[in-house]
Amino acid sequence: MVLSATRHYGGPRRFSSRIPANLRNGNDVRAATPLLRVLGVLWSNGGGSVFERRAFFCSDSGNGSDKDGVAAEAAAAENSSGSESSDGEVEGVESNSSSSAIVSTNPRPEDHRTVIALPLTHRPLFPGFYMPIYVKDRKLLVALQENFKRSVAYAGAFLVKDDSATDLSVAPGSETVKSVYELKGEELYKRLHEVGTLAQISSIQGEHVVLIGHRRLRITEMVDEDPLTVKVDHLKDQPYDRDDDIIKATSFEVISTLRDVLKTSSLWRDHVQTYSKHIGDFNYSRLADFGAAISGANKSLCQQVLEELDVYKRLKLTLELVKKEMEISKIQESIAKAIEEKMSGEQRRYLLNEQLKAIKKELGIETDDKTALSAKFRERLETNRERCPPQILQVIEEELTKLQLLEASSSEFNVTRNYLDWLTALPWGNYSDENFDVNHAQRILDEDHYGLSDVKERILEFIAVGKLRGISQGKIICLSGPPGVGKTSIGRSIARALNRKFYRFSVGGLADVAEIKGHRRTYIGAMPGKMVQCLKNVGTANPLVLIDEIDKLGRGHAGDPASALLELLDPEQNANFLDHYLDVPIDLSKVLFVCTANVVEMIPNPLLDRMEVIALAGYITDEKMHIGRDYLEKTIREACGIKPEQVELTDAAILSLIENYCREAGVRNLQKHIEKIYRKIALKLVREGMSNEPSAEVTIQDDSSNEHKETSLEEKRETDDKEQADGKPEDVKSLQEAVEVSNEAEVIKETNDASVTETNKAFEKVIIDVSNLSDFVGKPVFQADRIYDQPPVGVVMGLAWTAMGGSTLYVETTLIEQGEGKGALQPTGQLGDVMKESAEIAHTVSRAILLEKEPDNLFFAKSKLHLHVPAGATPKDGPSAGCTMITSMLSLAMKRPVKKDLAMTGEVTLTGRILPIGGVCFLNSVQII
Ligand SMILES: Nc1ncnc2c1ncn2[C@@H]1O[C@H](COP(=O)(O)OP(=O)(O)OP(=O)(O)O)[C@@H](O)[C@H]1O
Repeated sequence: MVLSATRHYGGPRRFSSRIPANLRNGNDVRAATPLLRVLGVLWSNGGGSVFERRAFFCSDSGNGSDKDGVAAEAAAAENSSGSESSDGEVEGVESNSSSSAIVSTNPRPEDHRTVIALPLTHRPLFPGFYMPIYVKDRKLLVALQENFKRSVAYAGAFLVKDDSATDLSVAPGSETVKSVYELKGEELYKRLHEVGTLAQISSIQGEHVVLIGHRRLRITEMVDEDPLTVKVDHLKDQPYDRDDDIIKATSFEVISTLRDVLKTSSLWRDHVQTYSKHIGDFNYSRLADFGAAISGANKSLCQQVLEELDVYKRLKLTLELVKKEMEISKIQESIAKAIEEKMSGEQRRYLLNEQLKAIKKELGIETDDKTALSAKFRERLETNRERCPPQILQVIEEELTKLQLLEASSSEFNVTRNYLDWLTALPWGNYSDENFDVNHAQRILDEDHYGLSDVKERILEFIAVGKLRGISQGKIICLSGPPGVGKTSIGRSIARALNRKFYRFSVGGLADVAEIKGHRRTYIGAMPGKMVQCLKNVGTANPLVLIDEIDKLGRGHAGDPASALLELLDPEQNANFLDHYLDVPIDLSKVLFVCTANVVEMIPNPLLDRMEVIALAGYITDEKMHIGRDYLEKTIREACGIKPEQVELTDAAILSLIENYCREAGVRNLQKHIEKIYRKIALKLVREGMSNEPSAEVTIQDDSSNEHKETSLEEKRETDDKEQADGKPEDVKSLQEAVEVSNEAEVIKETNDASVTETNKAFEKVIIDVSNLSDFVGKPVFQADRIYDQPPVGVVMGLAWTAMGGSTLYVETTLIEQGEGKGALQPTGQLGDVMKESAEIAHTVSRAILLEKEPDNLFFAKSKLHLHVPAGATPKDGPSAGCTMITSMLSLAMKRPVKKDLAMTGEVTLTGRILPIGGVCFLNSVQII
């Protein structure tokens, strides 16, 4: 015997999906009860290989006109009337006003004492349900067909018990485990549950047989083995009281649970809704069967319900099953909800990601969107595509293609992206329009700097050549001089005059060639050199580049920075300057290079060779006065936000600053001191809260300068009187203020308290004079160099060069002792070797000169001399003190003092010739005596 039944755990399916066509329209078989005729439960096929079974409730079409197939036969066989019997079997005949064909069967027990036993493997058949089965066993099928042909055919449907020796899932023929489908006769008989269902054979199509459950049966004995035929008892439900409250309550609970399931599971909705409508038409026994049949409980639990003849107990069992179903459907709901939430979370994330991408694309920072990146680079390129050299365009195109092929997360991608970023950001062929107007340039240079005529002249020459040629050529100008003489600032002015962009970088201490020529792209964090950075920064290909402190270039641990600079600066080479990072030639020939250095001698020779050195020697006091007054003070005052009428820095104060505070070649220190003064004034004005309107002219005093204050007040009175006498309109307010000021000043005079004066609100215009200069900048740093008003014999003033510019110093010679053969010299004053030699030479030359001038004077031959250069703590060296020493010795020997306003410098040869000294003055012979 080969029977199979499978069930889909997912519960009941809609009626129409897989049941035979003749059942699908709902007219084929009419349910026997008012309730069940409108419900259907389908147990779908889980893929059974041999036998397939479905169970469902009978359904009423409403008009009953279809009488074809099994339905017609069933209709013909049914009893035409009936009512719900207390045993709950399917026997009622529904009389419906709108329905004339009503299906009903009510097999009499005595007609069906012996039935063919149909083994069901997956679920028992409940009274009132359809169940399609699939019969593979030929003999059984033939027997059923014969019965079916003769009259309304019935059989007994019994569930097969589980047994470890057999496996329902194993197909016939399996050798290891015996399949239930191979069971026959006695063997099968033993495996059947005793209680089953009397099943009407509704239709047979091929191997498909549809059963309708009618009433419970119990097997009593086996009659035939093949096909298995058994004797049965027809079972009835135990009698019960329909009005029993507990039964009622239990059944209501079953119904309400079914309704809850309905709320959570849409699959149940149709069935339970229909069921609820007909709730009054059925008995409790049927409700229990219905609940069990549609639940997803396993077959043994369903079999328990089937075997239970006590209706109350059966209802309780069913309640358990539907409650469980309820729990399952709740779990199902929560699972569905969780998945839905997850889905919606993912959807949200996806949406946000897309938005983020769009925003990044808009801002041009999209990293993985290669197309956006390429578009950005192309857009940059588009602006000066015509001016860009073809070989650069080609490299850019190649790199763009490469970028498309690379994985966005790869390191190579980032290298290429950065490279393209630099390549496309450079101002290829983009030159600023140069201004060749010489007058304009002259005006700007004069505006920014006082003096420096050499430098200005050279710049104007450069512009003139550019004007005649039509293009300016890159040149290297080197401005050399002490600190603070305006080398850097003049570079800035030149750029302004020429209308070129200005870029400054200092090479002081630079030891890495990569700073100039860039790193190779393969290194992590590789960067192009300073020159490429400069071009990107300024955005034009012809800027003015100021290379500061070129004399302080480092030695270099990897490569020689001087040689790298050479390639950068040399006009012969820099038309094709190759940066390691960029790896494409850049034309720097249009760049104007200006270098600055403090000491020209320290500039590497090959570099110096290519430069045009312009020396800025430093400023004399007069120049410094001009610079201080007209340039520095003005800019500093503006920078401090102070108005000219609020402050007066007298010439004497500036002079004092230059002479006693800032002895230097340049003006940087002077600038710092003026800044210091103005900062103090600013603070004072803010403290007094009168930074805007001037009211009276008063100087700031300390104890020692009361006298000056008196004078100022006197002057104030005088001026006011004078103004009145001149017939000027009388300014009452200022007069009043003047009176107030004078009163207050007198009080101050009495108390002699400077602090009171400072906090006085009426004080506005601040005058800085020599007398109060120390209040702002402290005590003077330098004292007067003049030790002698009139130098005695043997003392001469010399000129010295220092890193800060120049200074004066005395050379003194005295006689130690006299006598025959003494002619010796003892030099002191921290003199270096060169200076000691100079002293020796000076001694010899002096002797020779004296011999020539006064042959009788044997001073040098008989005297032991001591030569000293004061400020002995300061080391001194250099040959240029030679002439000063000679003069000093001759003055002593000839007993003639030197002019007091004379100072000198210059190297002397052994024969008495004075060598020229760099750029100061020439003394052609010793004419000083
Ligand atoms: N002739 C001048 N006229 C007006 N201002 C000047 C003049 N010379 C120098 N200055 C001012 O002096 C200040 C210092 O100048 P700058 O920094 O250019 O000196 P530098 O020679 O480059 O010094 P360093 O060698 O230390 O770099 C600047 O504010 C500059 O404006």
